[in-house]
Amino acid sequence: MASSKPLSRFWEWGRNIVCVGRNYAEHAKEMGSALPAEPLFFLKPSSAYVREGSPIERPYYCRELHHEVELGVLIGRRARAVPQDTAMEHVAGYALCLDMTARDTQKHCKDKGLPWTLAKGFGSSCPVSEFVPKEKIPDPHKLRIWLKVNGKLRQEGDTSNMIFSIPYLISYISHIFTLEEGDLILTGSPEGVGSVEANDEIEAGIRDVVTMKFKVQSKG
Ligand SMILES: CC(=O)CC(=O)C(=O)O
Ligand SMILES: [Mg+2]
Repeated sequence: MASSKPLSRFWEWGRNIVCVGRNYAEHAKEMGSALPAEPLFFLKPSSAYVREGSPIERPYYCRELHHEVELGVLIGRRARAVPQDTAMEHVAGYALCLDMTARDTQKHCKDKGLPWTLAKGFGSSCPVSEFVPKEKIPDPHKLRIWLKVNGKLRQEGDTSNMIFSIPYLISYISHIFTLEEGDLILTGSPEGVGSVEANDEIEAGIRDVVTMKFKVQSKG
């Protein structure tokens, strides 16, 4: 197990952000997407991280900025082609994360067969909560995650509804590229995604574990 010192250093700086898409059937349905036979995933740059106290900035080209609340899994020990049954040994802990998405841009990219980088990888597209050590969460597949905008509940989901479990995701990704200490996996959004506007306040939490708040700002 990694010591907590280098881990907090990586958490502060942020490393690779690996995002899983369509991992909840109801969210795939609301997006009009088919269920994946294997995990679908994409990357955000480490500069997408934003911590509480700093705003979420809407990119200048985006007219429809969406929230997606997701459980984040922080890797504590390098994982290269690991089997499912030992995959959880590579987890240091968890965080609540937002996969902020320029939905109009994503639609354009999907229509044109272009990558999703503009839609998903802009600066401040990955707000994160405090780090939660894994000892505080005995079963990450039994968590209620929720999100409110200006006090109104928009998303509430249960991690038991993930299509691909956390060990499956770690094993699958680690057979494609090595997961390093400090990498973060966003495990996909439950249903209820929707738009936010400048000056909106997003509050989100993992029930009984952690909450976080962010303000939305317009960049352009
Ligand atoms: C449709 C999406 O944007 C995929 C995604 O990010 C998800 O969480 O699902
Ligand atoms: Mg997402």
